[in-house]
Order: sequence, then structure tokens, then C-alpha cells
Amino acid sequence: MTVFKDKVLMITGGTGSFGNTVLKHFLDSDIGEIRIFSRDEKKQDDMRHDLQSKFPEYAGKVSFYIGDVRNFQSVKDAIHGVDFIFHAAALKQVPSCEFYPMEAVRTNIIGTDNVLHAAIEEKVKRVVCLSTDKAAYPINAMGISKAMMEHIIFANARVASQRGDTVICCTRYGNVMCSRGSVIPLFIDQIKAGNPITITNPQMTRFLMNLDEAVELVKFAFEHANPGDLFIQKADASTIGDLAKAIQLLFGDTGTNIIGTRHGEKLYETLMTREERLRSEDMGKYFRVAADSRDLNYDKFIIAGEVHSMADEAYTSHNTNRLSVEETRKKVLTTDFVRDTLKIWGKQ
Ligand SMILES: O=c1ccn([C@@H]2O[C@H](COP(=O)(O)OP(=O)(O)O[C@H]3O[C@H](CO)[C@H](O)[C@H](O)[C@H]3O)[C@@H](O)[C@H]2O)c(=O)[nH]1
Repeated sequence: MTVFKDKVLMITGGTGSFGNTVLKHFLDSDIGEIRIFSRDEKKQDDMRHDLQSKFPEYAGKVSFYIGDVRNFQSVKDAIHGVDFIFHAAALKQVPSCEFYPMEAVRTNIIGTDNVLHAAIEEKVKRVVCLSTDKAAYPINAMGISKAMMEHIIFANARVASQRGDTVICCTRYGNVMCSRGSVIPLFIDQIKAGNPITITNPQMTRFLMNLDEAVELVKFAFEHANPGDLFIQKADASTIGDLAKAIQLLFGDTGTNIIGTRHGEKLYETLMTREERLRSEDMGKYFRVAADSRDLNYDKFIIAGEVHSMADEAYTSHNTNRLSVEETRKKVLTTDFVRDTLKIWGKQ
């Protein structure tokens, strides 16, 4: 028996790659119902048909709710009767948020506030929210909106913990390999078309995670969270130059073209800031950053003083374990997308 036995789990943004992977992890469990909440009826319809054809015995466990996190009433209606929420709905592409920052405000900031208010009102037991490394020391509109989202999570977590019904926490992770619109599928398409692959800056680094690891992190947070905790998975990183070589080893070499850094991009990403490191606890595969529970007792800080140690450096994709080209090739091969594409190409 698991804590999910006969319980109702809602996934906002549930038709995306994360939602589909959660289904893979939970469909044959003792969970009562999985509620998919999202905007796009076509994506929901595709998901419904896919489930009915592949897993007819479990398809009845999944229900579909059309709505938008921007619309409070639609969220509140869907949340009625829900025990747990994984909040994954977001605008997550850097360029689109750069050009339409108010859209990121509406979905990532106001949408999250709506989900959390509705969850507190409906006495949901646990909410795990998904954030990104781009929220740490943010430099682009997507990252800034996710950073504000995190602060809204922590503020709501404090209120909810005072009321006692809802535990709210947050996870932050790096690049999810092969997620929609990301670089690996792009490289593969370019090779397929016989074109050189486009590399922004070969020295750039990114944390690499697969979707199963993203779901494992959310499950870990679900099990271990105190109100307002932030969970981070320790992750390896690769340079984009090495990632490109790994993809060429697998799919073929059609040459490379250096295109330069895009709008709002960083040379490396930060999963945990220096300041957060101070409050962090090493939990093996994960870090927990506890909510900042200091009160505003100025005496303590100004008159009595307080000894503060400062972590030497942030936890970044430049200073974490760096994968070699061969290790990157192996990591990339952990994704269904790459393995399935290799099969279609007759390479495996
Ligand atoms: O033609 C390209 C496109 C990208 N890159 C590089 O590849 C890396 C990864 O690029 P992605 O576009 O896959 O990912 P980003 O780091 O830009 O982040 C985006 O994709 C992530 C996928 O996990 C998240 O969705 C994130 O929110 C979203 O902004 C970056 O260093 C980028 O500079 C290239 O070299 N060539």
C-alpha cells in the first residue's frame, strides 16, 4: 500500500512530457484517480486515445479537465475533491517569454498563485510545484517569472502551514533532455535533413536530466517536504560542444555551425545559489533548501549580531560533475526519445 492508495492526484499542465511520464509511473499503482488539467482539448483527446489503446485496463483511472491556471474558477472547480497536486503548468521557453513577458507573468506567477489559493481553500493535502534552474540568479523573463513563482510558493506555504491543511513545496531542476522544443530533437532533425548542427557556444554548460529523474525528484519532494522546502536533484552537466559530439556519434556527422549565444541565455546555469547553500541539507541524491524561517527581529541582526557563514560558491553546471563525450552519449541514451528515434533510423 502506498500513500497514494485510492487518492486523487491532479497534474496541472498534465498533457506535457512531465505529465505523460507521471502517468507511466503511477498508472499501475494503487492510486485512485489521476486528474489531467490543461488548456488544449486536442492534446487531451490524443492522450485519452493513446491511453485507451495502450493501457485499456487503466484508462478509467485518468480523468481530463479543461481549464487554465490563469482562470481561478476553472482551477478551483477542477481541484474540488483532489488530495495531491503536481503543479507543472508553465510557459517555459526562454525566447517566447522574452518577447511576451506578460504572458509569463500571467501563467507562471498569477497562475501559480491561483493554483495555491484554490488548493488551500479546497484543503488539498500536498502540492509539489515545478521550477527551473533558470530561476536562480535569473537573467531572462522566463527565469524571472519562475523566480517570482518560487517566492509565491514560499509565501503561500507559510500561510498554508499556519492553517494546517496543505503542505506546499517546490522542486527545481535543470534541462530535461528531449523535452519539447529543446536542443537534442533539434540536432537530430538537422542531421536528418543533412544540415550542419547549429551550436550556440561549445563552452556553454547545462545540467542534464531525463524525464524519469524529474518525476523521481517530484516524488522525493512529495514524500519528504516540510512546508516551503525547495528540493534540488544533484545532476551532472555537459558542455554543448560535447553534447553535439555525442549526438553526432549516435546519428551521424553532418558538420557544425557556430551561431552564437541567443537572447537571454547564460553561459552556465545555477541550481542552488550561494545564499541557498547556507540553508541546504545534503540528502544524498538531493539537496533540501529549507524555507527561510527567520523572523524580522532586527535586534538580532543589527545590535546583537549573528554569525553568518557564506558558502564559497553556488552549485552550477560549470562546477558540478562534468560528463565526457562518452558519458554524455550514455546519458542521452537513457531517454525514450533518442532510443526510439535510433530504432526508426535502423541504428539500433
Ligand atoms: O540551435 C541550438 C539551440 C540551443 N543550443 C544550446 O543548447 C543548450 C540547451 O538549449 P535548449 O533550448 O534545449 O534549452 P535551454 O537551456 O535554452 O532551456 C530551454 O529548454 C529547457 C529544456 O529542458 C527548458 O524547457 C527551459 O525552460 C527552456 O528555456 C543551450 O546551451 C543552447 O545554447 C545550441 O547549441 N544550438
